[in-house]
Amino acid sequence: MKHLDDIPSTPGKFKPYFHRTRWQSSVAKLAFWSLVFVGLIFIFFYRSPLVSDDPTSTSRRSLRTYSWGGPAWEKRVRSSARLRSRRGFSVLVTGAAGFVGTHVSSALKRRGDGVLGLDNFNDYYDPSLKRARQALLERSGVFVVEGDINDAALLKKLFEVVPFTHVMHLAAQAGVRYAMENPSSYVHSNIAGFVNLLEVCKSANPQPAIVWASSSSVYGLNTKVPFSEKDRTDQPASLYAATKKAGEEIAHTYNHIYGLSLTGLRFFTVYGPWGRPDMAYFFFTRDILKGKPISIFEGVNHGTVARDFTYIDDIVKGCLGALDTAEKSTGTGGKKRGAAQLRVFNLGNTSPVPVTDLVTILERLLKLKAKRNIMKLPRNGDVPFTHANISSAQRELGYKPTTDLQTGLKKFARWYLGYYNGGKKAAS
Ligand SMILES: O=C(O)[C@H]1O[C@H](OP(=O)(O)OP(=O)(O)OC[C@H]2O[C@@H](n3ccc(=O)[nH]c3=O)[C@H](O)[C@@H]2O)[C@H](O)[C@@H](O)[C@@H]1O
Repeated sequence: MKHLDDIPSTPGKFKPYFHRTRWQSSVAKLAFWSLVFVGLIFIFFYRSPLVSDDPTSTSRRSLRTYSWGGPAWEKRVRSSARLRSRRGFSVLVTGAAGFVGTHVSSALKRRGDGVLGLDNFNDYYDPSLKRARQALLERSGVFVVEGDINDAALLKKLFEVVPFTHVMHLAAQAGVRYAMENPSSYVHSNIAGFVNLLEVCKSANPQPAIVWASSSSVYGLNTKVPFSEKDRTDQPASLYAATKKAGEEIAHTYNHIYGLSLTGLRFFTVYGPWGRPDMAYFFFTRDILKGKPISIFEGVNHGTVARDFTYIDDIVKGCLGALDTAEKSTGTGGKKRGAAQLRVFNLGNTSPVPVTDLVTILERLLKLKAKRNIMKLPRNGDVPFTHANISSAQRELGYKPTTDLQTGLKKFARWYLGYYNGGKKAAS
């Protein structure tokens, strides 16, 4: 019963002598527990939210380090942003590997503008789709820098290398419903990131003119249709909408203090080839092809839920129209020299379509019956309908949408079936 001797006779008191082997075993134990302790600390930090595998983690996104800089990198940046026509622009497109970003970047490049893309390739949805879009852009001569709009050093560097005449700011945390799952990602991209970008733009010499993506969701609980830019936008129904509305107010401030030329575009449910897999038309297509049921929302008293779905090519024309009519910013050295342009436009299709009709069109195109699961519109930020009044964009940007939902979805379905190998390789 030797081991009983090791226990202090009085709690808290230790025997004043050590047996040699006992002392050695204590050192070994100490070393062992120190190792365990250090190991736990390592595991804790390694697995902590800062570097977690949780796809919803914004901290991980913001702390991801991107490699940029160096003469070869600067050469690529300069060459991508070089204009091919004398009257062209040099445009920094943020969110270039995104849905709208890819289409706008290639349209600008096609007409001879210099385009440099920026994207953080986050994993809000399948990053391989973003990589495929990037490959498409690279083939047409657009370099997409991998980085975050919150990275001030990177943005400053880009403006040092290229005196951009315009910024097409499309990088954002999109999606109405996801805002309940990961609210901080909206603040990170749509507010902090936007402010960071504006800070760099205000100090750039020359200051660029900025066109950026707002959203139809700013109309929130507004019931007056069609939605006009003059209508109230102080009742957002989701945090996503609130961050876009905040963006519009932030734009006002930077225009007012620093003379930045700012144009906000309120996009209405943009769809089309290379679209976003988190949007209903996209995952409905995937699920219909897989034979999986889809949830179709309905309003109060079986009311129709409808959207003013707008085809990507029409949106691209609106974006180019906004860039073409954007006046120069008026500040220098971070100081305003005169009044600058501040605009906001609806870019919609002007003909809302019920979601049930969207599904019927998809059924016809895919030659498959959807397993429809009708359910009440959840209280997750969705609004029952959207409908754009576009007279202002028509007048000032020459914006005129020409694609109806049937035609646009046909183009989308053709792309989807081709891209996902006839639907065999389903979108995730
Ligand atoms: O126009 C906009 O401002 C917004 O358009 C879309 O938002 P949303 O119109 O809600 O587009 P979807 O998420 O694709 O939903 C389309 C329609 O399908 C409905 N829906 C959605 C999901 C679902 O499972 N079932 C369903 O019936 C929605 O209620 C909505 O009426 C985008 O996701 C936003 O990023 C964008 O800013």
